[in-house]
Amino acid sequence: MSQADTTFDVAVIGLGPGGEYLAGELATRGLRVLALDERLVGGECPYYGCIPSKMMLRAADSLSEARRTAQLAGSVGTVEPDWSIVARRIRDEATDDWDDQVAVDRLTGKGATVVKAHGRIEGPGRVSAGGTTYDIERAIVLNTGTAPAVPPIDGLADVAFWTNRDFMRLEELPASLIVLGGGAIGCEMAQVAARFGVQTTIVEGSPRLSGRDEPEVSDQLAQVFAEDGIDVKLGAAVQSVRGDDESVTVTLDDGTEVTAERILVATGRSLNIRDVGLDSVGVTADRSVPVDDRCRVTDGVWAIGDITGHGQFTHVSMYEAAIALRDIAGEDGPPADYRALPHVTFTEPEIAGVGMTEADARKALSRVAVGSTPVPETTRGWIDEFANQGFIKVVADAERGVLVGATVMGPHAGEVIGWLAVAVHGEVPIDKLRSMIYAYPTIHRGIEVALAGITEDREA
Ligand SMILES: Cc1cc2nc3c(=O)[nH]c(=O)nc-3n(C[C@H](O)[C@H](O)[C@H](O)COP(=O)(O)OP(=O)(O)OC[C@H]3O[C@@H](n4cnc5c(N)ncnc54)[C@H](O)[C@@H]3O)c2cc1C
Ligand SMILES: NC(=O)c1ccc[n+]([C@@H]2O[C@H](COP(=O)([O-])OP(=O)(O)OC[C@H]3O[C@@H](n4cnc5c(N)ncnc54)[C@H](O)[C@@H]3O)[C@@H](O)[C@H]2O)c1
Repeated sequence: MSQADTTFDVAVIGLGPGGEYLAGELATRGLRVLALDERLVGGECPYYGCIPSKMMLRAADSLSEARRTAQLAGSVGTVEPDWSIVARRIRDEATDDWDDQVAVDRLTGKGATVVKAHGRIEGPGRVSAGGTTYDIERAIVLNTGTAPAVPPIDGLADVAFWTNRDFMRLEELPASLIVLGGGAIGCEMAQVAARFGVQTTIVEGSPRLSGRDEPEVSDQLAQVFAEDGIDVKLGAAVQSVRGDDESVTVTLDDGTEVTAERILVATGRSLNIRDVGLDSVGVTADRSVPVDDRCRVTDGVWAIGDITGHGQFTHVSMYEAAIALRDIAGEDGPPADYRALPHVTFTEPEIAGVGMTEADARKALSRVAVGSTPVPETTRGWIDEFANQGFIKVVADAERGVLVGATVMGPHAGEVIGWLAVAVHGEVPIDKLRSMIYAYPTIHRGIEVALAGITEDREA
């Protein structure tokens, strides 16, 4: 290989959604870009994350809606779930049978050099991959993402447990399933399984489902899950796991045993930062890779996506990619600002949040005001009658008279939250929000009610 073949302006190590975008954009601008991935170009989201899981949820929701038809419109006959339709859509339409050739060709077409190998920083301006060391003249960008974290539970490693990567490839569902972890993946996948007729148990170690959301979410979601037939065990400390080819048994601290055909481990993620050579550029990273508001780690090195610790979401990966892109390309633009970071969990009803929860705000601010209203009391929520559980909650900085956070649980919550994200991002005065016209009959009209009821005397 000549020196020209091993010299690049930019190396992107790990091509998650942000890295793929960044590599393509920099190549389009005429920079020599080395794009490295040891698995699939595009990362977790298109192959094992967002896209296939949302296809599953779309299918599960349609089963539920069909089951409600008898009470709303008449009979559609017996609803018979068929997982093979979902498996086919994921295999053929979403993941191309877990083949990333289209993504590789798209990047190559933009002028990047794609190498499928583990990348590692070997010191300032040097990267190794697949036995070759490259000179990188302008920027090294890390976008190495995460892998499923498997807790050190006695016996777990000895059973054939599933992670999200196995679940997205399922051609058939089991008759029964234990979902270990009631966070985003656990809640979404448990609802999918249950609606397809799998006898499902969630075993969650903390006292709440979806624990990073407002505490009100957990009780309401547990009620929805009970209607779905999901057995929810909260505050459940797992002591051990045992099993064979036929079944898995989880034993809890209080002696309770839960048995199912299979177990899905959804207990969080571990960051792919151990063997990427950060130490070779003098950086120590433990819980996340430290970055500044331009996503810079140190001279000549940037990091984006899940590893920066700003939220494990595709929209964070893409947002940070755009910031690093501007910085590397020498283009103007605002620094990173996470105050209006939104998230959506796509259960039915959806759970969406932006900015601070009430508890976050009470820790950070001297005067906090909160207002909330139940979604079934909005006219649209009442008309919907089913899958309308939830609430709209707004959290305000009472001193400045602006919203600093909000949560929406309910139908279309992932869309309604966009409205509130604008309010938090733009720091729109609450008086101005109160004087708007809210379309009737909508879920978002509940925001007007929540804003009207804002008071300072509520406790977290
Ligand atoms: C089941 C599930 C559902 C999800 N649903 C949503 C959702 O609805 N909405 C949402 O916003 N987010 C969702 N997420 C999160 C989302 O997938 C991630 O936040 C997103 O993929 C961004 O990750 P990333 O850019 O940090 O990198 P990743 O997507 O993790 O990709 C990292 C890439 O780096 C590669 N790599 C790692 N180390 C190296 C190395 N040393 N050398 C070369 N290559 C390397 C990997 O092979 C991988 O391709 C979901 C995640 C899961 C698991
Ligand atoms: N719709 C979305 O945006 C979406 C969907 C899925 C995943 N994601 C992203 O992927 C990340 C990973 O998802 P996740 O669900 O794996 O993680 P998570 O952090 O959201 O939830 C993990 C859950 O597992 C529990 N847990 C941990 N150890 C346990 C144990 N030993 N026994 C029982 N429970 C245990 C935790 O208390 C927590 O509730 C999320 O944080 C999110 O950022 C996003």
